[in-house]
Amino acid sequence: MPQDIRVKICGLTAAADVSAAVEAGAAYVGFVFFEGSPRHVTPERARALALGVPAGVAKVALTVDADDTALDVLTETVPLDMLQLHGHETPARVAEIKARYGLPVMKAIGIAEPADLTPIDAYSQVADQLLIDAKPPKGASRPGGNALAFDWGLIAGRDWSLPWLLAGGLTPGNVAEAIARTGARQLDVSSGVERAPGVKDAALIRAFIVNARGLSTD
Ligand SMILES: O=C(O)c1ccccc1N[C@@H]1O[C@H](COP(=O)(O)O)[C@@H](O)[C@H]1O
Repeated sequence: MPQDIRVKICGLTAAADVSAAVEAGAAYVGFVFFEGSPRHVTPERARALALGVPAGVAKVALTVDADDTALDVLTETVPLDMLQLHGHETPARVAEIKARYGLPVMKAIGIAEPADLTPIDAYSQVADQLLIDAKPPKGASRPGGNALAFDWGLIAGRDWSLPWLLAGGLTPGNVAEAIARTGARQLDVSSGVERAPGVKDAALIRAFIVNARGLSTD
């Protein structure tokens, strides 16, 4: 089983959880700047957390339809390696953000049916990475982090021209199957490594990464 699998642990709010993610081997750690999320952190809080992340682990800021004023504050306050755009940002807006901040950009795309795959081509022209996530259910209070998986069969055998992460409802219990069914080499998880909304669990973080990589705990 693949040990080169890269995992992003998203929605970190506490230093102990950042340490747990780093020690378990996360390649990315994510901070959520969306006020409707139980994982929301302020730029100042994220800065304190980010300063504890060693080189080699990418610090990702998750934003939702953020304007330049908010992104200016964020990028000036927090030492970041990547921006994750998880709203309705158009391809033009993705290109604008990438040019303005000089940071790699990951664009989240919500999937529920085959037609939802169509925008991927346009975003592939401007983003550095794609995040293939479940589309939020109608009436959801946030566009992600809903512990909802989509039909992995919709992307089985797909190969895009840029690196991508699989997200949505992943857990230590289903991550190996998700990899086998989709061919994903990168995974993003938030709810599935929590004991309550917004409260990460170090044992679940470790189990997720061990299971994703097919490592033995013996
Ligand atoms: O985590 C959140 O609260 C969140 C809020 C707004 C947009 C995205 C959010 N989370 C991202 O959604 C996916 C899937 O999360 P889950 O594993 O199903 O909980 C992931 O990229 C999270 O980072």
